[in-house]
Amino acid sequence: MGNDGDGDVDNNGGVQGGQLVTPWNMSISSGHNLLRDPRYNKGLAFTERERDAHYLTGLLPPIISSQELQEKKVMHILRQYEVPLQRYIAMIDLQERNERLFYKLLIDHVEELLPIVYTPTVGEACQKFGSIFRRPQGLYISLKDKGRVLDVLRNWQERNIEVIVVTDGERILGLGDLGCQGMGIPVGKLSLYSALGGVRPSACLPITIDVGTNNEKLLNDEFYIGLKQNRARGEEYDELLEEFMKAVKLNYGEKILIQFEDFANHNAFSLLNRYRTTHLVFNDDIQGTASVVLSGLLSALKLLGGTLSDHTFLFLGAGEAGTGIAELIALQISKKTGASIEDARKKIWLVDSKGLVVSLRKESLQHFKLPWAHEHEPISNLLEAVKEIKPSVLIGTSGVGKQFTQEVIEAMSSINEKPLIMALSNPTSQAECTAEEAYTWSKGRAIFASGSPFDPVTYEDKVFVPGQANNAYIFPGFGLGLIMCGATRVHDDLLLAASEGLASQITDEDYAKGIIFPPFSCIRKISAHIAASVADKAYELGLASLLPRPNDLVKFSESCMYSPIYPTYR
Ligand SMILES: NC(=O)C1=CN([C@@H]2O[C@H](COP(=O)(O)OP(=O)(O)OC[C@H]3O[C@@H](n4cnc5c(N)ncnc54)[C@H](OP(=O)(O)O)[C@@H]3O)[C@@H](O)[C@H]2O)C=CC1
Ligand SMILES: CC(=O)C(=O)O
Ligand SMILES: [Mg+2]
Repeated sequence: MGNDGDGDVDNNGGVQGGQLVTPWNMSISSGHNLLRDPRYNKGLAFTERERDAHYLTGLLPPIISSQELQEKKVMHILRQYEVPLQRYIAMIDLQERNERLFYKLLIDHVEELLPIVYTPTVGEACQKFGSIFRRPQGLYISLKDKGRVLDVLRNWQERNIEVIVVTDGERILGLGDLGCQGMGIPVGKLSLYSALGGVRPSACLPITIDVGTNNEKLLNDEFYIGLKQNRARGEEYDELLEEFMKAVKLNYGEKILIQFEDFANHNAFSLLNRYRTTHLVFNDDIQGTASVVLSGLLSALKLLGGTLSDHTFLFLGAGEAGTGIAELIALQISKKTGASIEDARKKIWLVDSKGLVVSLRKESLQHFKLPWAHEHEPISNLLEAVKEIKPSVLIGTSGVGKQFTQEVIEAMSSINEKPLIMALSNPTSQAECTAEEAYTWSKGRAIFASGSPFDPVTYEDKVFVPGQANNAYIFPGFGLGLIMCGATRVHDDLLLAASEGLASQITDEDYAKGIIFPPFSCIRKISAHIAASVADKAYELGLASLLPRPNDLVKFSESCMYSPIYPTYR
């Protein structure tokens, strides 16, 4: 068999002729086991001395390769695959074979490889996760584990976990309910924690909570890897999540960071509200996204002029991302101008699937939309809303592609000299418009950013470089900041600090190119600054437990970062 994940019979047949077999292994990594251990394996880079000392002689061909040469070779192979999913599979294989080489590659080629291990390709990987499943890369906790979640956590091979990314798979990017196959998201996010934020890979734990799926296609897919039942709701769901949250704290202590990811909004807001005062938790879709978008807006002000409170914001999509961003903008306006949060919210409008969120709809609105239900006549579509509200900033968080039509972008351009357009929905297929559409329809006047990456666009001989407004800029540095100062709780001011930390990393050269997010190629430096900014605020608020406070927090954050350079073995 080609891998360990393709059946429930092991390579030796598991039960051989009715005889029970004990799986056993050696505990010290040397020889064949060392080559099979992704954390310690260096492949052809083991030196003569290491080969002698660790019983590797003869197990490898005679050549000794540097890590740089290995990197060059893997990039050469990856670039030969034309299909992005093949590259994704090759990267996962590398991660499982040689972890340090995987991270070295990801760090050194971040702009090329991010679209493979993250959005958009990770979306396709989740859709096909059952078929491409090779080895488990995270922990699966299902309804069947109710009553023994702590035991399941204890099955994980690592003890010193610092960060968990957990999903229940119900809102995977803009692709909807992918059930247990959503595991690709925590795995991808945690790869970025290590590559972009420098958190040790062994301190990262991806978890998927499987409460079933309502995705009929998956339920009828013979290769689906999750529970084949409809989603548990209400008490049954809440009890499993409660047991999980308690077990995590029992097993890993008070300061374990839990990042909620890609839950549907009917659970996301309530989970965050329930656990924000008892655990170190944050919801990346609500809070991480808000922080990255606020940072982009602060940077855009340098190009647009004025202050945040001079602008009018219109969102397409009033869910986790939309209301999360809206609330952080209002908070920042309120802090900077001294206006009440209610007044600050008045410059922000949201459209959902039923039209503009207005007070006449109050009776039927979900609780997280209520603060945005301003006095206004109902408006049923986006184009009318743009014409009526006259926003200077248009932000797409609907999860539905192609909603920023030519008419919408033209309307934005007739109202604004430089319309700011953010098409945040992922993956690329769900983007509200493409970079090319934004620049062409605005006749080269839009400032544009999107959730998934787009290539630069040439319009009338000028090259436009779109920004990537993705929470990947924030959560790795944000998490590092929390971990390195021993933060006990997440406070909204820490999100504001992260926004400012990110905005501070844009250079005049970037602004000259119209860029509102710094290049991902500098992300380790950016993350160190975000981490320092977050930790600084945590110390100020009395939320940091690592004492005394390091003097130079940027240097301290850099010193905490994992390096993928091969160590020398004794
Ligand atoms: N760039 C980034 O970093 C991030 C991007 N995202 C992306 O944002 C998207 C939304 O995520 P999230 O907010 O969590 O999802 P939610 O499900 O919480 O919210 C989606 C919102 O969009 C509205 N909507 C759906 N269809 C339409 C439509 N045709 N017209 C107008 N509104 C519509 C929904 O309306 P209703 O309430 O009426 O159902 C809802 O308010 C996803 O694609 C996700 O990938 C999310 C987080 C980070
Ligand atoms: C980026 C992200 O978190 C999302 O699209 O859900
Ligand atoms: Mg997400």
